[in-house]
Amino acid sequence: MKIKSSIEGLKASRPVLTMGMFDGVHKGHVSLLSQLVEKAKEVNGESVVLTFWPHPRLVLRQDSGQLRFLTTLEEKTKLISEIGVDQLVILPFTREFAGLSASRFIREYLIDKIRVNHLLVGYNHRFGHDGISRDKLNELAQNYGFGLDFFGPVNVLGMNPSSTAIRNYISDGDVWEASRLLGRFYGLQGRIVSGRRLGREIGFPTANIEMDDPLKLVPHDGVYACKVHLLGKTFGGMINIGGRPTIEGETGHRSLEVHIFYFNKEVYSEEITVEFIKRTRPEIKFPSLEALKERLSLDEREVKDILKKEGVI
Ligand SMILES: Cc1cc2nc3c(=O)[nH]c(=O)nc-3n(C[C@H](O)[C@H](O)[C@H](O)COP(=O)(O)O)c2cc1C
Ligand SMILES: Nc1ncnc2c1ncn2[C@@H]1O[C@H](COP(=O)(O)OP(=O)(O)OP(=O)(O)O)[C@@H](O)[C@H]1O
Repeated sequence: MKIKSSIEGLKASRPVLTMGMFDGVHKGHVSLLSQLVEKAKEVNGESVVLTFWPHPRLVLRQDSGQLRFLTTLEEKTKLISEIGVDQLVILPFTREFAGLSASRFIREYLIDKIRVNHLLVGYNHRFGHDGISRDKLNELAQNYGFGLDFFGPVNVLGMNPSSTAIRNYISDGDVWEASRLLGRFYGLQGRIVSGRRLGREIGFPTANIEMDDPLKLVPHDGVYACKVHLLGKTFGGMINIGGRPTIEGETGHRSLEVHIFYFNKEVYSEEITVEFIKRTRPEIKFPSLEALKERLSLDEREVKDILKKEGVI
């Protein structure tokens, strides 16, 4: 897949184009993008995806910087490429760009610069500062002479995947439901940093994770069964997200700590990826380290059962 950050000099024969943020590249996005790739083959053209960076809601400050994302730009690029898209254009999203009307955007970008052959539009897609109706889009397609199809919504197990719905599930800790809409487990990347080394003393050493991208969404506090990718291998693990109230009192800053099963190595500063499978309980303030240790033994049994069912261990 070719990747560009500008449409200047974009060369694509008979471009079949779609656009959007594609945060998460969820099952709805995958269906739409697969259709795009099919359509491009049908007209003997190239599939082109137009996306934007940073996210418009960050630039337009609609949520006071609270918004977090399902995919980093790198993950999104990889997932889109795996679907077989020919070209990805990542346009810088600015306030000035946001001020363009839909019809001006179509004329100046899609017609004059890209010479779009066919446009595929998701059922709920809005673009341009004024939005645009289906009738108006049809009229523009006729006037400029490009093909136009509307797509979706798709139905996944009776639900309609959307980035917002998936973000809400993850924020609530329901990573299991999120994974059904994503089509894969939700993952986070980071680097292992040193902790207080107390975990080792209670028989559960943990890798403390410092996230690579602070804009990635962190699931709700609690304990989760997870898959761990480390040193080129895959392991099962149980991860705690939270302030560790048993040890830190009420002041602990939010941390991610994973106990990896059947693993015993010094791994400081290694890259690690965690995929969340299921939340098993909330974080608890235990009366003593001994009580925490007892609970961790129960957690281990419960989490290992889940990991066995999922074929991770
Ligand atoms: C699966 C798992 C569950 C945990 N649950 C809790 C909890 O409910 N409450 C809590 O205060 N700490 C919890 N912890 C955090 C431990 O307090 C922490 O791992 C231990 O203090 C080790 O810290 P260290 O890595 O800084 O040495 C949990 C850790 C793991 C790995
Ligand atoms: N469930 C779905 N079925 C079909 N197309 C979809 C679905 N969800 C999104 N799309 C389409 O995918 C493209 C990119 O979507 P975009 O990421 O902008 O929105 P979204 O997934 O609905 O996210 P959000 O919830 O943040 O609005 C758009 O054309 C959109 O209409």
